[in-house]
Order: sequence, then C-alpha cells, then structure tokens
Amino acid sequence: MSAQREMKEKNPWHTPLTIIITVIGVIAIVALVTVAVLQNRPVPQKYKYGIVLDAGSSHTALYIYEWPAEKDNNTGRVEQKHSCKVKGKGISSYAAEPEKAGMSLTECMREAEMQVPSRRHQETPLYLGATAGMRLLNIENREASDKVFEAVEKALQGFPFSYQGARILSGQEEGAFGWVTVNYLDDRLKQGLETTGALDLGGASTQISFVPHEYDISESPSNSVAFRLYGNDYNLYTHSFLCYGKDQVLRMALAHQTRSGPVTMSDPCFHPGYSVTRNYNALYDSPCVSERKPKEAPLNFTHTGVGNFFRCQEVVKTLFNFTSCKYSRCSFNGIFQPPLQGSFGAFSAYYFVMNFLNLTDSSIPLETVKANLANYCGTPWNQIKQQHPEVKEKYLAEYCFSGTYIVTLLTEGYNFTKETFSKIKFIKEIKGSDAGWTLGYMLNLTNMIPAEAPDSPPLPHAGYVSIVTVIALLLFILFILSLRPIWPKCSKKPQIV
Ligand SMILES: O=P(O)(O)OP(=O)(O)OP(=O)(O)OC[C@H]1O[C@@H](n2cnc3c(O)ncnc32)[C@H](O)[C@@H]1O
Repeated sequence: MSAQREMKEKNPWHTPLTIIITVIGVIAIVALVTVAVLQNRPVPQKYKYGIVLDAGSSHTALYIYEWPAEKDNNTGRVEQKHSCKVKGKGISSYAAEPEKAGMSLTECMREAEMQVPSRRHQETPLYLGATAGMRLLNIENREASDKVFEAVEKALQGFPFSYQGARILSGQEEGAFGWVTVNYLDDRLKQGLETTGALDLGGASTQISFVPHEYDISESPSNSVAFRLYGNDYNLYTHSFLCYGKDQVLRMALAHQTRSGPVTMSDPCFHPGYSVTRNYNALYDSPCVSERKPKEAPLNFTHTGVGNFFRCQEVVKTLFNFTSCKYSRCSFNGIFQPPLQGSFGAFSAYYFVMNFLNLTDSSIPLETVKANLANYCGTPWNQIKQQHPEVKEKYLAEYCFSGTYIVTLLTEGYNFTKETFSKIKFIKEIKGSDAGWTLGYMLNLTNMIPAEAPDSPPLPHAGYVSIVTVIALLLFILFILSLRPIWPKCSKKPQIV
C-alpha cells in the first residue's frame, strides 16, 4: 500500500496566500528601488548663460557666466565660464574715432558666439557696463562719450544675443557690485556669514566697500547702499574715488612734480637710471589734472628716476587732502568713512601690483612690505629690466610707484593699521571666477539673488527616496508579521498526501 502512495514533503509556506503576498511585496520593493534609482541617475546638465562686457579705462574684458538651466530660480550657482580680453585700449580712448570702439569688440564677441551654444544665443542677455574711463570722458566731452556708446551699441546689436544695453556705472554701483561678487563667490550671502569688504583698484578710479559695525547711514547717505539678500539685510558703505585709479593717480603725481613746468624732473617713485621724455600736453590731457597744467611749460620734459620709497610716499601723500572733514570721521578728500570692519578682498590692480612684487601673502607684516618696496624702488632700472625681460616695460617702470601708492592709500587713506593690514587678501579670482563688479551686476539685473531665502525642501531628493524605501520595507515586514495568525504551522513530520 505504501508503495502505491506517493509521499511528498509539503512546505508549509507554499499556501496561495503567502505566495501572492510575497510576489506583491517583491514587485513593490523592486518598483520602489527602480524609481529611486531612475530619479537619482545623473542627467546631462543644461546651462543658461549671461555675458557682461567690462568697459574699463585701460581695457575692455568680456565675461561669460553660466548656471544650471533648471535652477535659475535663485538656487543654482553662477560661475564664470570664459573671459576674453579685448585687444587695444579702453573704449574711452576712441573718442576721436568712435566706430573703432565698436569694432574693437568684434573678436571677443565672436569668441562668445562660439562659447555659448547656438540654441541659447537668443535668450542670453548681453550687458555692457563702462566705468571710470567713460565717466571721465563724459565729464570732459559728453558728445564724444555719447558717440562712443552709439558705436558700441550698434556693434553689439549685430550679434545674436539678447542685448540689454550699454551704460556708465556710477562709482557707487561699481563698488557695491564688486562687494556682491566677492561675497557671492565666497558663499557668504547665502549662508548669512559675516561679509568680506571689497577693495578695487582700477586704472582711473578706486573703490572701497564694506559692511561697518556701527554705522549711521544718515551721516552720508550717498555712501550707503542697502541690500536684502537671501533674507539678510546689509547696510553697505561704499565709495569710489574718481582719479585715484593707478593710471590717473600717476598723472596726478607727475602733475604735482611738474607744476612749475620744469625741463627735467627727478622722481623718487621711479628707479635710479630711469629716463624718458614726456609731453606736457599728453600728461595734462585728463580732467584729473587739466586744471593744474603749468602756464609756462616747454613742450616736453625729461622724467628721470631717483628710486626712494620714503620720498615717493611723501609725493603720494600730497595727493590726499586730510585737512577738511565735516563728518565724524573721514578717509581723505573730506569723504566720510566709518571704522573698517572685518576682512577685505583686494583685487584688480591691487592684485597685479602686489603679485608682481611678491607681496600678496597676508602673513607679511606691513613693515616688511614697506622695507621690500624701499629695496625694490632703490634697485637700478637696468637691473630691473634684466631681471624681468618678459614684463611690459610700461608696467615694469610703474611698479615702484604703484606699490608705494597702494600702501599709502591703504594706510594713510583708508586707515588700515599694521594689525588690520593683515586682514587684506590680495586676490585675482575666487573659485575660478574673476573678482570684479561684472558678476554682481549680472546677478542683480537678472534677479538671480532673491531678497528672501528660497524655501528648500527639508530633505534632499536622494534622502527622501531612501527614507521612503526603508519605510516601505518596514511596512511590508510589519504586514507579513500581522498575518501571523494565518501562517501555516510547521510540522516536522512529513505529510502523506
Ligand atoms: O575700473 P577702471 O578705473 O575703469 O579701470 P580698468 O577697468 O581699466 O582697470 P583694470 O582693473 O582692468 O586694471 C587696473 C589697472 O591695472 C593695470 N594692469 C593690468 N594688468 C597689469 C599687470 O599685469 N601689471 C600691472 N598693471 C596692470 C591696468 O593698466 C590698469 O591701470
């Protein structure tokens, strides 16, 4: 009989109910994990672009910025993708032949056409902001300044971008947007950290911007800019000194030393052995010095170097007026300045000059900076030229003057002490983007920095998917456990069917 019976071991879990529950559970988990994986797979990033032309006094530079396309609602990071230095001088130098100002931009604009994907050309905003060179031309000859803008506009409209206009930035805007750039790139604005001040030294103007500790805005309203960024309020102090950029201040120093119209001038700010012939008309051809032109002067004068840092500092100090101040405190020329606060980023010519002189390291004490400058200025011109054959001779000749000016401006002008001097970082760029006003200008015009902090979901996406998956698994296990009463009983004996 037992031979006719078929004996089978029956697995107690093999009931239809448990099989169905298990299959559904497994499908659900696979589905969840698939969704999680698909949601988190890296998708090719799409970018949007913006172009800003910085039409400075000494030259024009083009900057292309990019940011993730799906995040232009204030959360994506804007970065510099490309920059192009326009060949030749700044647009203000084309006052006599304005069309050439427009033409000068062509090469960099063509580069921009290549850099920005063509499907994005039409929606890419293009701005041109002019600074102190055009401010001076506008003061000197309004008509010529308008003509330069006309030519530039015409040239820029010929490119396929969304042209948003060309204008002169006020000194206040230049200072404030430089501050925005530095603090945006350092992530200080989004995180609500103490901000860094911005020191910008151009060719024709210089800017100082920082958030003072205790600050009575009403003392000098024209020096204050209020911002609300990412939910934080900032009362920024900013001032731009026209004519105190590196090139114009040199003109002022030369004008001061040639005020009696000499044939030969010995200059402590230039190396011993340096000697060039300069033209009086060319030197005084700027609103920064034109009124001081000596009545009786020869056509040219011989500019010779003596190379003495301390005497050069005395010359530079004569360019600052410390006698009148109608406010509680001033920097120079009767301009209000509250006490300095926090650390500073110094860029543009501050960086070019201090980098050449190997003085960008903040740990170098102020006294050592001065001693190095004294040594550098005293070095004969021939030796300097031999040591730096690769550097443009115009720049090379001026580093002694510019270094002396920088130290004097910072200490005597802005009142940095030997303690606070070490809080200045000489920088060219931050995280791959150049320090300067252009990025801040574009962020402002495209409303890319919101006044309020954007509401962000409490969890990042990946965290959210993981938590949902874990909870689903737990629920599934609980469900299985809740079915315990109907679980088949295990029997050790084989069942006979
Ligand atoms: O803001 P404005 O005043 O209009 O001037 P800019 O925009 O032309 O000024 P930049 O920051 O481009 O340059 C500042 C100055 O530094 C000079 N410069 C540029 N590169 C330099 C280098 O390598 N060494 C020394 N000086 C340099 C340049 O000629 C200017 O006089």
